Amino acid sequence: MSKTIVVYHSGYGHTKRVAEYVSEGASGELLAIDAEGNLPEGGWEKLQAADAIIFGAPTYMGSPSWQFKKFADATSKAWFTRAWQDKVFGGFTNSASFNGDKQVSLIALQTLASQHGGIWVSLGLSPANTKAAQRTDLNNLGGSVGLLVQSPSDASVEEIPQGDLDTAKSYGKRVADIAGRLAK
Ligand SMILES: Cc1cc2nc3c(=O)[nH]c(=O)nc-3n(C[C@H](O)[C@H](O)[C@H](O)COP(=O)(O)O)c2cc1C
Repeated sequence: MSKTIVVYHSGYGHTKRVAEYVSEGASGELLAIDAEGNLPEGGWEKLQAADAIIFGAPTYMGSPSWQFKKFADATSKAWFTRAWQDKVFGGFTNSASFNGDKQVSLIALQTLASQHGGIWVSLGLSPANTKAAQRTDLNNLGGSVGLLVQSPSDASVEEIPQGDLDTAKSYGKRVADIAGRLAK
Protein backbone atom coordinates (compact mmCIF):
# COMPACT_ATOMS: atom_id res chain seq x y z
CA MET A 1 0.00 0.00 0.00
CA SER A 2 1.26 3.49 -0.85
CA LYS A 3 1.97 6.09 1.80
CA THR A 4 0.36 9.50 1.32
CA ILE A 5 1.06 12.61 3.38
CA VAL A 6 -1.31 15.58 3.29
CA VAL A 7 0.76 18.60 4.25
CA TYR A 8 -1.37 21.70 4.74
CA HIS A 9 -1.78 25.06 6.41
CA SER A 10 -5.07 26.32 7.82
CA GLY A 11 -5.48 29.65 9.57
CA TYR A 12 -9.02 29.18 10.87
CA GLY A 13 -9.77 25.48 10.53
CA HIS A 14 -11.64 25.27 7.21
CA THR A 15 -8.70 23.99 5.16
CA LYS A 16 -7.89 21.61 8.02
CA ARG A 17 -11.34 20.02 7.63
CA VAL A 18 -10.78 19.67 3.89
CA ALA A 19 -7.37 18.11 4.57
CA GLU A 20 -9.06 15.57 6.83
CA TYR A 21 -11.36 14.47 4.01
CA VAL A 22 -8.49 14.29 1.52
CA SER A 23 -6.47 12.24 3.99
CA GLU A 24 -9.39 9.93 4.72
CA GLY A 25 -9.82 9.24 1.01
CA ALA A 26 -6.11 8.55 0.68
CA SER A 27 -5.88 6.51 3.89
CA GLY A 28 -3.07 8.96 4.48
CA GLU A 29 -1.53 10.97 7.26
CA LEU A 30 -2.00 14.65 8.05
CA LEU A 31 0.95 16.98 8.53
CA ALA A 32 0.06 20.49 9.66
CA ILE A 33 2.15 23.56 8.91
CA ASP A 34 1.85 25.74 12.01
CA ALA A 35 1.01 29.42 12.36
CA GLU A 36 4.70 30.28 11.95
CA GLY A 37 5.00 28.28 8.73
CA ASN A 38 6.94 25.43 10.31
CA LEU A 39 6.50 21.65 10.35
CA PRO A 40 6.44 19.65 13.57
CA GLU A 41 9.44 17.56 14.65
CA GLY A 42 9.97 14.69 12.21
CA GLY A 43 7.80 16.31 9.50
CA TRP A 44 10.51 16.46 6.83
CA GLU A 45 11.36 12.80 7.38
CA LYS A 46 7.69 11.87 6.91
CA LEU A 47 7.59 13.73 3.62
CA GLN A 48 10.76 12.03 2.48
CA ALA A 49 9.29 8.59 3.22
CA ALA A 50 6.02 9.27 1.37
CA ASP A 51 5.07 7.87 -2.03
CA ALA A 52 2.60 10.71 -2.51
CA ILE A 53 2.51 14.25 -1.13
CA ILE A 54 -0.67 16.33 -1.29
CA PHE A 55 -0.24 20.08 -0.68
CA GLY A 56 -3.09 22.11 0.85
CA ALA A 57 -3.45 25.81 1.57
CA PRO A 58 -6.18 28.39 1.95
CA THR A 59 -6.23 31.11 -0.68
CA TYR A 60 -5.42 34.41 1.00
CA MET A 61 -5.26 37.52 -1.18
CA GLY A 62 -5.18 35.43 -4.34
CA SER A 63 -2.39 33.01 -3.47
CA PRO A 64 -1.48 30.33 -0.92
CA SER A 65 -1.13 31.62 2.65
CA TRP A 66 2.34 32.94 3.60
CA GLN A 67 2.78 30.06 6.02
CA PHE A 68 2.42 27.60 3.13
CA LYS A 69 4.82 29.69 1.05
CA LYS A 70 7.39 29.60 3.86
CA PHE A 71 7.07 25.81 3.84
CA ALA A 72 7.34 25.80 0.02
CA ASP A 73 10.56 27.81 0.17
CA ALA A 74 11.94 25.47 2.82
CA THR A 75 11.40 22.52 0.45
CA SER A 76 14.33 23.92 -1.54
CA LYS A 77 16.54 21.78 0.67
CA ALA A 78 14.87 18.67 -0.78
CA TRP A 79 14.99 20.27 -4.24
CA PHE A 80 18.79 20.65 -4.11
CA THR A 81 19.24 16.89 -3.75
CA ARG A 82 16.28 15.91 -6.00
CA ALA A 83 14.97 14.09 -2.93
CA TRP A 84 11.32 14.20 -4.08
CA GLN A 85 11.98 13.34 -7.75
CA ASP A 86 9.21 11.10 -9.21
CA LYS A 87 7.02 11.18 -6.14
CA VAL A 88 3.31 11.56 -6.85
CA PHE A 89 1.81 14.96 -5.95
CA GLY A 90 -1.60 16.54 -5.65
CA GLY A 91 -2.93 19.78 -4.26
CA PHE A 92 -5.96 21.64 -3.02
CA THR A 93 -7.06 25.05 -1.96
CA ASN A 94 -10.04 26.42 -0.11
CA SER A 95 -11.42 29.96 -0.07
CA ALA A 96 -14.58 31.95 0.54
CA SER A 97 -15.62 32.91 -2.98
CA PHE A 98 -16.67 30.49 -5.70
CA ASN A 99 -13.73 31.73 -7.74
CA GLY A 100 -11.75 33.94 -5.34
CA ASP A 101 -8.61 33.35 -7.47
CA LYS A 102 -8.31 29.78 -6.21
CA GLN A 103 -6.77 28.72 -9.53
CA VAL A 104 -3.73 30.90 -8.84
CA SER A 105 -3.09 28.97 -5.64
CA LEU A 106 -3.60 25.63 -7.32
CA ILE A 107 -1.15 26.48 -10.09
CA ALA A 108 1.38 27.51 -7.41
CA LEU A 109 1.01 24.07 -5.80
CA GLN A 110 1.31 22.31 -9.16
CA THR A 111 4.39 24.38 -10.00
CA LEU A 112 5.99 23.51 -6.66
CA ALA A 113 5.42 19.81 -7.36
CA SER A 114 6.88 20.22 -10.84
CA GLN A 115 9.98 21.98 -9.50
CA HIS A 116 10.58 18.84 -7.47
CA GLY A 117 10.24 16.61 -10.55
CA GLY A 118 6.99 15.21 -9.26
CA ILE A 119 4.12 13.48 -11.06
CA TRP A 120 1.04 15.68 -10.64
CA VAL A 121 -2.42 14.13 -10.34
CA SER A 122 -5.40 16.04 -11.78
CA LEU A 123 -8.83 16.01 -10.17
CA GLY A 124 -10.18 13.46 -12.66
CA LEU A 125 -13.87 14.34 -12.30
CA SER A 126 -16.38 15.85 -14.71
CA PRO A 127 -17.87 19.17 -13.56
CA ALA A 128 -21.40 19.23 -12.14
CA ASN A 129 -22.42 22.37 -14.04
CA THR A 130 -25.97 21.87 -15.31
CA LYS A 131 -29.02 23.83 -14.12
CA ALA A 132 -29.84 20.92 -11.83
CA ALA A 133 -26.37 20.90 -10.23
CA GLN A 134 -26.15 21.47 -6.49
CA ARG A 135 -23.49 22.15 -3.86
CA THR A 136 -23.92 18.56 -2.70
CA ASP A 137 -22.65 17.30 -6.08
CA LEU A 138 -19.12 16.09 -6.72
CA ASN A 139 -17.01 18.80 -8.40
CA ASN A 140 -19.71 21.45 -8.44
CA LEU A 141 -16.90 24.06 -8.63
CA GLY A 142 -15.70 22.51 -11.88
CA GLY A 143 -12.03 21.98 -11.03
CA SER A 144 -9.62 20.00 -13.18
CA VAL A 145 -6.01 20.75 -12.16
CA GLY A 146 -6.64 19.79 -8.54
CA LEU A 147 -9.18 20.14 -5.77
CA LEU A 148 -11.11 23.37 -5.21
CA VAL A 149 -13.24 23.96 -2.10
CA GLN A 150 -15.44 26.92 -1.23
CA SER A 151 -16.17 27.77 2.39
CA PRO A 152 -18.61 30.72 2.54
CA SER A 153 -17.05 33.57 4.51
CA ASP A 154 -19.60 33.26 7.33
CA ALA A 155 -19.60 29.45 7.38
CA SER A 156 -18.36 27.53 10.37
CA VAL A 157 -15.98 24.63 9.82
CA GLU A 158 -19.02 22.31 9.99
CA GLU A 159 -20.80 24.21 7.20
CA ILE A 160 -18.45 23.56 4.29
CA PRO A 161 -20.58 22.32 1.36
CA GLN A 162 -20.78 18.52 1.50
CA GLY A 163 -20.21 18.11 -2.23
CA ASP A 164 -16.83 19.80 -1.92
CA LEU A 165 -15.89 17.58 1.03
CA ASP A 166 -16.96 14.48 -0.90
CA THR A 167 -14.86 15.72 -3.82
CA ALA A 168 -11.94 16.06 -1.39
CA LYS A 169 -12.31 12.44 -0.31
CA SER A 170 -12.55 11.26 -3.91
CA TYR A 171 -9.41 13.21 -4.84
CA GLY A 172 -7.41 11.83 -1.93
CA LYS A 173 -8.34 8.31 -3.05
CA ARG A 174 -7.35 9.05 -6.64
CA VAL A 175 -3.90 10.34 -5.65
CA ALA A 176 -3.25 7.35 -3.37
CA ASP A 177 -4.51 4.86 -5.97
CA ILE A 178 -2.21 6.28 -8.63
CA ALA A 179 0.73 6.28 -6.22
CA GLY A 180 -0.08 2.65 -5.43
CA ARG A 181 -0.07 1.71 -9.11
CA LEU A 182 3.28 3.42 -9.68
CA ALA A 183 4.82 1.85 -6.58
CA LYS A 184 4.29 -1.66 -8.01
C1 LIG B 1 -6.03 37.30 4.86
C2 LIG B 1 -7.14 36.63 4.13
C3 LIG B 1 -7.20 36.75 2.76
C4 LIG B 1 -8.22 36.09 2.06
N1 LIG B 1 -8.23 36.17 0.69
C5 LIG B 1 -9.17 35.48 -0.01
C6 LIG B 1 -9.14 35.46 -1.43
O1 LIG B 1 -8.25 35.99 -2.09
N2 LIG B 1 -10.15 34.81 -2.07
C7 LIG B 1 -11.18 34.21 -1.40
O2 LIG B 1 -12.07 33.67 -2.03
N3 LIG B 1 -11.18 34.15 -0.04
C8 LIG B 1 -10.20 34.76 0.66
N4 LIG B 1 -10.18 34.70 2.03
C9 LIG B 1 -11.14 33.81 2.72
C10 LIG B 1 -10.50 32.48 3.10
O3 LIG B 1 -9.88 31.87 1.98
C11 LIG B 1 -11.53 31.52 3.68
O4 LIG B 1 -12.11 32.12 4.82
C12 LIG B 1 -10.97 30.17 4.01
O5 LIG B 1 -12.04 29.29 4.34
C13 LIG B 1 -9.98 30.23 5.17
O6 LIG B 1 -9.44 28.95 5.38
P1 LIG B 1 -8.83 28.55 6.80
O7 LIG B 1 -9.98 28.55 7.79
O8 LIG B 1 -8.26 27.21 6.60
O9 LIG B 1 -7.80 29.60 7.13
C14 LIG B 1 -9.19 35.34 2.75
C15 LIG B 1 -9.12 35.25 4.15
C16 LIG B 1 -8.11 35.88 4.83
C17 LIG B 1 -8.03 35.74 6.33
